[in-house]
Amino acid sequence: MSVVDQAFVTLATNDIYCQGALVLGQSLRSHRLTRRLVVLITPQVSGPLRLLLSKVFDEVVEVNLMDSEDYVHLAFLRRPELGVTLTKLHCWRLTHYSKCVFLDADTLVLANIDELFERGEFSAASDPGWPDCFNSGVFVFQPSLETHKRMLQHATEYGSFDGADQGLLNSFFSNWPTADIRKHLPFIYNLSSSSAYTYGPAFKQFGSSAKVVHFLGSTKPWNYKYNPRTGSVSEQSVGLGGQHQATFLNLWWHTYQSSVLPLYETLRAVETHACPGHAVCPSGVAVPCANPTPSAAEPCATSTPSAGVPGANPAPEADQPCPTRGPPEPKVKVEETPLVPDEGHSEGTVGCPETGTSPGTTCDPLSPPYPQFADLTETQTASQPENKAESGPYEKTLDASQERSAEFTRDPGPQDGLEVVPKLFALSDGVATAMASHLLT
Ligand SMILES: O=c1ccn([C@@H]2O[C@H](COP(=O)(O)OP(=O)(O)O[C@H]3O[C@H](CO)[C@@H](O)[C@H](O)[C@H]3O)[C@@H](O)[C@H]2O)c(=O)[nH]1
Ligand SMILES: [Mn+2]
Repeated sequence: MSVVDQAFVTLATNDIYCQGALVLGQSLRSHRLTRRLVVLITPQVSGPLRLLLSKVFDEVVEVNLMDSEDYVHLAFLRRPELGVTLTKLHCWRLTHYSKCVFLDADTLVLANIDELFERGEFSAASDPGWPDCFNSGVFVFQPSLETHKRMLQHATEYGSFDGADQGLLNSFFSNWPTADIRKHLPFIYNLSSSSAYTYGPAFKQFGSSAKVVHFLGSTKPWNYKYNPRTGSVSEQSVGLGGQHQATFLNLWWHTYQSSVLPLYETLRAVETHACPGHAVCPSGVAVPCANPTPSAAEPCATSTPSAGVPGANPAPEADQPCPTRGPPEPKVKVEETPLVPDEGHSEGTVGCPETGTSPGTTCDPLSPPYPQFADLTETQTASQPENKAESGPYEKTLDASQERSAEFTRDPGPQDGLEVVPKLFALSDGVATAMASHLLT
């Protein structure tokens, strides 16, 4: 039974967190998904990642904090790290859904969790660090523009005691600790992956019932080294987390390897088909620029794999034009209120209004080149993951004429949990390549 007015929602503001969102999406799909899948993204997310997201998520919704007049008045926007967490609040604008469950992109679903939709707003589990506060990585909410507006007002007046969304939401829903026990989700719906270490006996007793594991904290699954041959993250990198944490990390990586990497392969196949023998299809990347609709004359120097990055196909010359053929971009929505799909668009994916030529025509140096998986193919499963492509050709949901928002803004500085990201990018200029580099050979 499919419920179309309810959704699971996540957020990814950059290509790294997209890897987490893809794993989360596939983990939801593999446990009898009955609700819609929505991912909120910001303009920083690259074209290829949007395409991949559109294969897993029913809706890829672009939100842009800087586009809204409401936000420019928020005093705390001067604190860049809060931009990301404000983005999470956009989920209240998904008013075409009557109820949603938000899940952080660093969560992994281990079982069907449809019963969460029986809970009311605002339901969440205790934060393991301070149980009188809830953790904002998993919560049940009811989209409402009114609530969204009140939240922003609250933010303007009181700020956030932790400088992020969790502090803000806890002070907004301040009666959560005492008002209604039914709004306290059991810990099994937001099991901190490190709790196994901090309270071993409880984990032993209840851990097998866990339904959602949350890799909260500064080190995310994609920061670990994983060996596809042994199917485990390296013991060294797990460190104090112990065996239970390693089990969850292995599961995350297994999902990544079996259900996300093959999506890259299908993308490569599409690209090859789209430009047979085309010299400027570097390893299959045809949409590497920050601007998704570059003109043929625009240089694309930084958008192609850099020299020295190994690739199956040769990288084009630096001054070659961006390829004009290739997979179109997924349609995304950019206007601010409310986040309702346009009529007449293909199922599940909302349309993007024509906004004219974006001034952001420079190529994004962080745009991933096509991932290099030459050394991984042995370990990948041959079967394709269950994904949205099965319900129809995904080209239907894409629109080559899609333009980005005129205001092209970079993500705020790295969050604590992203400290290693610059290092990843230093290894190569592609996220997937960076991910591949975490696979031990
Ligand atoms: O650069 C970023 C950072 C975060 N996110 C999204 O925001 C979520 C929260 O960030 P995360 O790194 O997962 O934070 P946690 O380590 O889980 O830390 C805690 O504190 C955060 C800030 O209050 C809350 O958002 C989390 O739910 C809470 O678990 C992520 O999962 C993503 O969905 C991005 O898309 N890009
Ligand atoms: Mn999290």
